[in-house]
Amino acid sequence: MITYKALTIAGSDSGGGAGIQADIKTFQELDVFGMSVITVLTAQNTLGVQGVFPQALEAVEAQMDSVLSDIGADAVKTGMLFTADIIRLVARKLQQHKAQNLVVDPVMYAKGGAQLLQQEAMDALKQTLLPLAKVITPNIPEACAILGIPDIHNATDMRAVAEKLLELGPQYVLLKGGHLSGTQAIDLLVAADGSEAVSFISDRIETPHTHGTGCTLASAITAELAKGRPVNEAVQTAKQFITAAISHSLNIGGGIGPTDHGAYRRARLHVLS
Ligand SMILES: Nc1ncnc2c1ncn2[C@@H]1O[C@H](COP(=O)(O)OP(=O)(O)O)[C@@H](O)[C@H]1O
Ligand SMILES: Cc1ncc(COP(=O)(O)OP(=O)(O)O)c(N)n1
Repeated sequence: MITYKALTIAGSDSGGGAGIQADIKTFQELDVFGMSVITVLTAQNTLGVQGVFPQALEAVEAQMDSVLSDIGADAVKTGMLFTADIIRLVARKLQQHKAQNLVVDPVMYAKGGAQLLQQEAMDALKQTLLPLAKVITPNIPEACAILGIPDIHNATDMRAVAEKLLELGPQYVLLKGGHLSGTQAIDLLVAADGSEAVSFISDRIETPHTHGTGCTLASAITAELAKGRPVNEAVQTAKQFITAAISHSLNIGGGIGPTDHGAYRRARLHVLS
C-alpha cells in the first residue's frame, strides 16, 4: 500500500523523458504517491526543446494551494522554474505551507543546450529557493554557473565547489559528476552539519541516451526522503535507480533518448524471484 506522498513542482516535458513526467514515473516506481504543480509547458522531444510556455503565476499558485492545503506532501522537489517570478512565488508558497524535505534541482539547460532558466532568474534562485532546501542537486555546469566560476573538469575539484554551494544555505549539496569524462560517474554529497563527505560512484555507461537523468535522480531522492529515509540512504537508492535506468536507456526518437524508469523495479523483482 502506498502511504507516502511526494510533490514535484516542475516543467512538463512533452517527450516524457524529463520534467514532471520523469518525476511522476519515478515516484510511482518507488511506491510513493506522486503529485504535480506544472510551472512551464515545454514542447520537447529527443531532438531538443521546440517551445517554452511559462504558466501564469495564478495557475502555479492555485496548483500549490490545492495540493498542499488538502493532501500535503512528505517531500517536495523543484525542477524547471524558468522565471524569477515563478521562483519567488514557489519559494513563498513553500514557506507558507511549511513544506518538508525540499529537494531543489537547479535546472538550467537541457542536454541539447536549450535554456531552461532565464539568465535574470539566477539571483532569485540563489536568494529565495536554495536556502530552503534540504538537498540541492546541481550538475557541474549548474554548480559553476550558480557560483559564477569557470567549469571544472576533474573529480578532485568537486569537493571545493560543493562546499562553496553550502554557503548559500541548503543542508546538503549533491554535486553530480555526469558531465565529467572518465570510466566512472561520481556524485559527491556534502553536508552543512560538518559530517563526512560521501562519494556515490557507478561505472559510466556508454550511451548517448541520458535525457532526464538529473530529474530522475532528484525525484528518486525526493521519494526516499518522503519515506523518512536519511539523506545518505536516499541518495544511495537514487543512484542505484538512475544507474539501472541508464543501463536500459531507450533508443527512441532521432536524438538523445530517455532512460527506463522501470529498470530498477524489474531488477529488484528479478533478484527476489
Ligand atoms: N553515462 C552515465 N553512466 C552512468 N551514470 C551517469 C551517466 N551520465 C550521468 N550519470 C549519472 O546520472 C545522474 C545525473 O547526472 P548528470 O548527467 O550530471 O546531471 P544532469 O542530467 O542534471 O545533467 C548522476 O547520478 C550521474 O552520475
Ligand atoms: C521540462 C524539463 N525539465 C527539466 C529538463 C532537464 O532535465 P535533466 O534531467 O537535467 O535532463 P536533460 O535535459 O539535461 O537531459 C528538461 N529537459 N525539461
